[in-house]
Amino acid sequence: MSTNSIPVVRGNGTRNRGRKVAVIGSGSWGTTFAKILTDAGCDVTIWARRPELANEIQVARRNTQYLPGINLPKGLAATSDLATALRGARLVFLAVPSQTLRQNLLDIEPFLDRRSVLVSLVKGVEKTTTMRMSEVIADTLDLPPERIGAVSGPNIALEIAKEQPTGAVASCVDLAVAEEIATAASAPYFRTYVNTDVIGTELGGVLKNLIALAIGIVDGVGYGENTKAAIITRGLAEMTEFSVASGADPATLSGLAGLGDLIATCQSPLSRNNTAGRLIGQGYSQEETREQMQQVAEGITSVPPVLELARERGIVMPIVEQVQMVLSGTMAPANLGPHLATEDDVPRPEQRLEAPAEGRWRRLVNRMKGNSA
Ligand SMILES: NC(=O)C1=CN([C@@H]2O[C@H](COP(=O)(O)OP(=O)(O)OC[C@H]3O[C@@H](n4cnc5c(N)ncnc54)[C@H](O)[C@@H]3O)[C@@H](O)[C@H]2O)C=CC1
Ligand SMILES: O=C(CO)COP(=O)(O)O
Repeated sequence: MSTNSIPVVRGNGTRNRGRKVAVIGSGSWGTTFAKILTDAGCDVTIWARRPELANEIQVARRNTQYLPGINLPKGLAATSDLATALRGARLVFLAVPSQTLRQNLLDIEPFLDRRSVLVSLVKGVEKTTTMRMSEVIADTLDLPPERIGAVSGPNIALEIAKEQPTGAVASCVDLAVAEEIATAASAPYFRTYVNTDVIGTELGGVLKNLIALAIGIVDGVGYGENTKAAIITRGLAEMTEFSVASGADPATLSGLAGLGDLIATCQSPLSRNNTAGRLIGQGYSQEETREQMQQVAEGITSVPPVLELARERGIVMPIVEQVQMVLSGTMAPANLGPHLATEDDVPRPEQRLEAPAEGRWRRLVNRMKGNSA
C-alpha cells in the first residue's frame, strides 16, 4: 500500500553523523544532490568519470561546467575511482543518464557493499527494454525491491544548488528504507517526504519530461498561457492514466513527484526538456537541438518507449503522440495542442471525458490487481 506524502523531520546534521553515502555521476543533479546530502550531515563521496572534474570538486569546491557560480560544501569528497567512492556506502545514489545506467551498474557491481541500497535519481526509461530505472537496477544487479529506491520531485538543480527551498519524495517498497533515504537527503532547504509507490514516483519524473517538451514546443511557436495551461492539465491526466495502468497509486501523481515536478519543469527556462522543446518549436531539427544542448534532456529519448508501453497497455496519450510527431517531423510544431486535433486524432468519445474520472482510475487499479470490478 502506498503511504503518500508522510513528512520526515529535517536533517539537522547529527541525525546523519557517520552515515556514509556515495553519489555516482557529477553532472548538475549528481553534484547538487551531493551538496544536499553533505549539508544534511552525511559523509559523502561523489564519483566523476573525469579525474579533472573530481579534482575540481575536491580542491576548488566548484563544478564550473554544470553548476557555475556555486560553492560546494567543504565536507564533500570527490574521486574518479569507483572503489574509493563506494567503500562502506550503505546508500548509493545514481545520477547518470538513463541510457548509460546499465553499464554504470555493471561497473560499480564489484565494489558494492552487500547491504547497499541503490537509489535512482534518474528520470528516464531504458530505450531498448522500456524498463524504469528501478527495473534496470533489479535486472542488472539481481537486487530485491527492498534494496532499491528512487527520489523525485520538483528539483531544478541550479535553484537547489542556490539553496532555494523545495521538496522531493523518497520511495521504496520498504517504508523503513524510504525513511532512511529521506533522512539522509533532508537539508534545511530540501524537505524529503516518503512513499512506497516506486512505480508512481519514477513515472512522474519520466512523464513530466514529455509534457515539458510539449510546453517548450508551443512556447517556441509563440503560443501563450491558455495553450500551456491546457497542455499541463491534459498532460497530468495522461501521466496519471499511464501510471495507474502501470501499477501506480494515482495519489502519487498529484504529489511532488507528479504535479509538483510537472509545474517546475513546464515553467522553468532552466529545464533542459523545456529548452529542447522550445528549440524544436522554433524550427530546429532534433539533431540540431541535441547538438545545442550541453546536458541531458531525458524526455527526447523517453518518448518512443513510453508510447510503446502505452499502446501495450491500451492507454491513449494524445499529447505525447503529438510530441512524437513533431520530433519525427510529421507534424508542424504549430499544430501541437489538445485544442488543435486534426480529423485523424480527434479523441474518441471515451477520451473526451474532461478528466479521467475516479471510477475509471478505480477500474484500472482493479484491473492491475486482478479484480474484475
Ligand atoms: N538537472 C536536474 O535539474 C535534474 C536532473 N535529474 C535527472 O538526473 C539524471 C542526470 O542528469 P543531470 O545530472 O542533470 O545531467 P547532466 O547532463 O548535468 O550530467 C550528466 C552526467 O552524466 C555523465 N555521463 C555521461 N555519460 C556517462 C557515462 N557513460 N557514464 C557515466 N556518466 C556519464 C556526464 O559526464 C555528466 O557528468 C537525469 O536522468 C535527469 O533527468 C533529476 C532531477 C533534477
Ligand atoms: O527533473 C528536473 C526538475 O525536477 C529537471 O528537469 P530537466 O531535465 O528538464 O532540466
